[in-house]
Amino acid sequence: MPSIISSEKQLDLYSIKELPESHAWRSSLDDDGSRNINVESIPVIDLNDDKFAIDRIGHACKTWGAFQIINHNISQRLLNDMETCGTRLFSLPMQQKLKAARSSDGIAGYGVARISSFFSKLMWSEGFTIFGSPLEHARQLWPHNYNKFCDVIEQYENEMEKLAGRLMGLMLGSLGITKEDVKWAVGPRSGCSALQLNSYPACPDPDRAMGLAAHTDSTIFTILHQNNTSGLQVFREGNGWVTVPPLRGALVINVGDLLHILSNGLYPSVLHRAVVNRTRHRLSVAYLYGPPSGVKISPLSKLVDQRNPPMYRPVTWSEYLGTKAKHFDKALSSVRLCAPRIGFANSKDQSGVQVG
Ligand SMILES: C=C1C[C@]23C[C@@]1(O)CC[C@H]2[C@@]12CCC[C@@](C)(C(=O)O1)[C@H]2[C@@H]3C(=O)O
Ligand SMILES: O=C(O)CCC(=O)C(=O)O
Ligand SMILES: [Fe+2]
Repeated sequence: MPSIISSEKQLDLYSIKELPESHAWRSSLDDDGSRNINVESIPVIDLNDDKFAIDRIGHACKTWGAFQIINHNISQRLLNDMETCGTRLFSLPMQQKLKAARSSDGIAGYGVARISSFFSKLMWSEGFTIFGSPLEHARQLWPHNYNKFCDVIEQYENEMEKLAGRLMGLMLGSLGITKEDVKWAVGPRSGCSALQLNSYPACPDPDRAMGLAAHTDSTIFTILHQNNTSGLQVFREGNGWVTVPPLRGALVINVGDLLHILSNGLYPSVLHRAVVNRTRHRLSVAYLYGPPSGVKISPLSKLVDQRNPPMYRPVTWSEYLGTKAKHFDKALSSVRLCAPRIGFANSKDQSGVQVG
């Protein structure tokens, strides 16, 4: 299988003692304001009480585009098992990981972030994407011992699928929409999904490096588990980059571009990034929740009228992923039909994306 990773691009970040120029994003004198730790952070929402949660979720989606959830029914044991799988995978020797490298035309496998091609500097991270069965890649990674990995992935995906269905219901509820208004969102296997494992090794010069550059997710929403090391930051107009503190057992929900489209811009997708750390290895696992293949996503008809015309044209998830791969931060505006509403700023189009 051809690899898109040249040995020059995929350095073994664990063994590097000094930040190479290829990974230096800014001079150590630059300050982007992200060390301002006194600002409020994204809301933490308790899912124990649906009625209470709906309003809070609606408010969080409008104002932050992100929130953390607690009491979500995903066991701490499964979160730990998933973390162990990630650690096992990324601790393999580079030559072994490259056996499961993402192919040039593929989605799944080991590699640098897909958005790397839009930047002149390389990111201080490595990733592994699971789309469909992980069996083939797991066999390449652990020829004699791949079952445990596949079992945990299967359990994690099943639990995440249930949680995503529930969250989708709550998010639609907060927009005044019932699941029955969105036929594909009802019932088991109501969406399609991918799993992204991200690894951020400890970095000798974290202030000049970038773990994962600023982006929005091409999903309806993303459910993110981070280990106990901070690094995720969301961008908020007026506050700048705000760190999302890891809370044991909590999961982070990020609004993606497809919910932005479905909600006709009422729930804007959140610009986020990951920064790195001098002493600690960071791991995150993103459940990327999207619609079933073939389903066209467009602004929900109940949210559209003469005063609020549809702002986006219909797209399937795979069409949108193709658009994102080509236009990156301009993807959302490339499917836009009309100018944003007055007072509605799409910060993603100016993006704040930092090119090295
Ligand atoms: C379904 C997908 C979303 C994603 C591209 C992908 O095909 C699989 C990896 C996803 C990911 C994870 C890290 C950040 C991101 C921008 C990237 O480079 O790969 C996202 C992509 C996305 O949301 O557009
Ligand atoms: O590692 C993180 O916290 C962010 C990961 C992320 O944004 C992604 O996988 O899309
Ligand atoms: Fe993301």
